[in-house]
Amino acid sequence: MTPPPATGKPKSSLLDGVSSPADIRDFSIEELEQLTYEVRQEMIQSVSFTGGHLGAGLGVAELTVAIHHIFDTPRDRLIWDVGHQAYPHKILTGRRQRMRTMRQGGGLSGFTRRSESEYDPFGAGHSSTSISAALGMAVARDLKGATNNVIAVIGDGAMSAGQAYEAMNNAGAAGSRLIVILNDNDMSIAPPVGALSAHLSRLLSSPSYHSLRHLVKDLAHLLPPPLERAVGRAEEYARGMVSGGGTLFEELGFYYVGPIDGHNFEHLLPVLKNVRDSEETRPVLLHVVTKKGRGYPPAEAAADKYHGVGRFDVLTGQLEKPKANAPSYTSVFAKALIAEAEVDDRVVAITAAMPGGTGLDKFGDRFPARTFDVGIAEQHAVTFAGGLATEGFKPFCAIYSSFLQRAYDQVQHDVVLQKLPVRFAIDRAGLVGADGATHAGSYDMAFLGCLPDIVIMCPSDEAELMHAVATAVAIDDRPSAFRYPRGEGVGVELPERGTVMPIGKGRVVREGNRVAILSLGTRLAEVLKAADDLTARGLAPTVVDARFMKPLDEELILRMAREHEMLVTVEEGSVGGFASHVLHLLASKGALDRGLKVRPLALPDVFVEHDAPMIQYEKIGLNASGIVATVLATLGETRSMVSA
Ligand SMILES: Cc1ncc(C[n+]2csc(CCOP(=O)(O)OP(=O)(O)O)c2C)c(N)n1
Ligand SMILES: CC(=O)[C@@H](O)[C@H](O)COP(=O)(O)O
Ligand SMILES: [Mg+2]
Repeated sequence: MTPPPATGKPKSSLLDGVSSPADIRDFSIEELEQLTYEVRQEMIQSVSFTGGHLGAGLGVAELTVAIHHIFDTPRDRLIWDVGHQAYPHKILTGRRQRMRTMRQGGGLSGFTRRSESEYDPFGAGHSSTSISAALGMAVARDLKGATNNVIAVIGDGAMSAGQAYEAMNNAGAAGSRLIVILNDNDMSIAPPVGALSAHLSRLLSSPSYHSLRHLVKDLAHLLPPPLERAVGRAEEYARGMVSGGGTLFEELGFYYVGPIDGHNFEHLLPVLKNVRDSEETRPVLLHVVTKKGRGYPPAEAAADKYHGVGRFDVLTGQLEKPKANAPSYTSVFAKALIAEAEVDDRVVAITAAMPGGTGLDKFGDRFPARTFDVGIAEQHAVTFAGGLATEGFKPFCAIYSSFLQRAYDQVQHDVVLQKLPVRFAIDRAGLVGADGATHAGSYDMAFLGCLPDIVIMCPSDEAELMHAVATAVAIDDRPSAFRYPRGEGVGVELPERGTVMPIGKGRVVREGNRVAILSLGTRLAEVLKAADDLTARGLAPTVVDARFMKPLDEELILRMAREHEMLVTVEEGSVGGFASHVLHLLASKGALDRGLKVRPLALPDVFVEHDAPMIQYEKIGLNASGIVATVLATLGETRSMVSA
């Protein structure tokens, strides 16, 4: 752990006196360094307790302190891209006391959030939105005749997404003054990919970066503290430190400054001050170099720099390993896809900067030439997969459900409309717990189910997931998708390889009467618990594992309608998904005309707040007790024994 700076002040004396950034505006460099040390310790301690995103915030501790020291936040708008690095920002902006509620029910969000603080002018969670939002605020400022600054802090990973270029392209010509700070730590979640990463590396090897570092170091030796004179010389240098053209950003109309050392206040302060006070009307891109995980050796040493962690021991950095009762759905997907790719060399896999999260890192270890990480670029990933499919390959595009939202037109226009056999492996489908509403995979069945010609599978356990993967490999005449949740399976036995399923066919897993529960996806385990409870009350329901959201098993559903007085649909998706399609079928076929009772159980039409998954399901009634209560209430039965 980096030793505290020698201020001679008690360790927690500065941060205790900071209730808002206004309190640090007159701090000296030594005090800013001391404060940064304390903020880092605070963050390490709180995340060791709550889990969450650690590495990114550690890397921007100095930058955060410097920005709040130099700029008049919240009047100056500060927007953090993704927002996962905003823990130091939250500590300094009045939320220090709530850090141990991070990502828990009723607690702080793991990302920036407008409703949480006036210091969070824009919500985030999905990447690469900050420059667009910042430009919007800058143009609004100009329309109002206001004079505040607008600062977007965006990482090198987030800078690989198309929206960042759309925004810079617009900003470069808009004529509204805007400050973009590129936080270049040469990391995404995994090491960065793409030509931009190489471009940034070239900039780091540029003479300006090294000479400013040496210049300030020399000045620090030559001139006695206070360092103002040194800072003055550095300022002078910084003012002149515009590279001689040729950076991508200057070509886009930005005034490029950098690269500078993002952990060194002697670099940061004069440059930020110059950027703040300059008369430059062009948007400014300040290129700051940082280290993800900085200041906490276990994070610095880790391959992922402790990007996202569970609870851990502060002294050793040892991560708590919660006991897993079954393999994760992600790992089963990877196992299944590897098994298929072993026997079919047309199977290829694409990820948008999430190799570890999607399990494609394992696929890539086995098939490096058939694995493509395109960076944070979901739109490109989908159409890139479409291109591969036109040439006879079997592309599996593995994207989290909520991140797939970003590529909807590419799914519809570039893939489904052309009936290209792209396979969408949709991970993190349904509620995701601590990441909350920005990351909940609530909508994929609704936004895919309305498209013609696509097969949508919703496996109910990890063995069924392997069957879905095998089936997707076999579907070579149109697009297909299969969705599965974050976390571990139910612990069923796994085959070596999946079995191809008959398209559009569900399966009756339990025969009963009066009530038929049509379950789609992994809520089946809860449905079966509910069925046991109902059976104990003398009401043994039929349970169907629908398996397919599209095409529906119309024959089976209509038979269930004919043979039961009540149908319940259960799905972990929003309104507009499975239930909507079932009801559309029943209504179209007149199956509702005889008084059939139907109760759809889905995600409620609200954004479900972050919390532990079990609590989320309890709150929305998408668990066994919710299902039982729905059936009993509908049939007019009490919760005691039902009438025969
Ligand atoms: C649209 C979208 N795709 C993927 C992600 C997942 N994700 C979160 S942070 C991250 C890496 C961001 O890298 P960078 O911007 O460099 O920030 P750093 O963590 O290095 O500070 C990714 C891929 C996301 N939040 N949003
Ligand atoms: C910040 C971000 O978007 C990712 O780190 C995301 O939180 C990962 O989610 P999982 O933890 O489900 O992989
Ligand atoms: Mg980065």
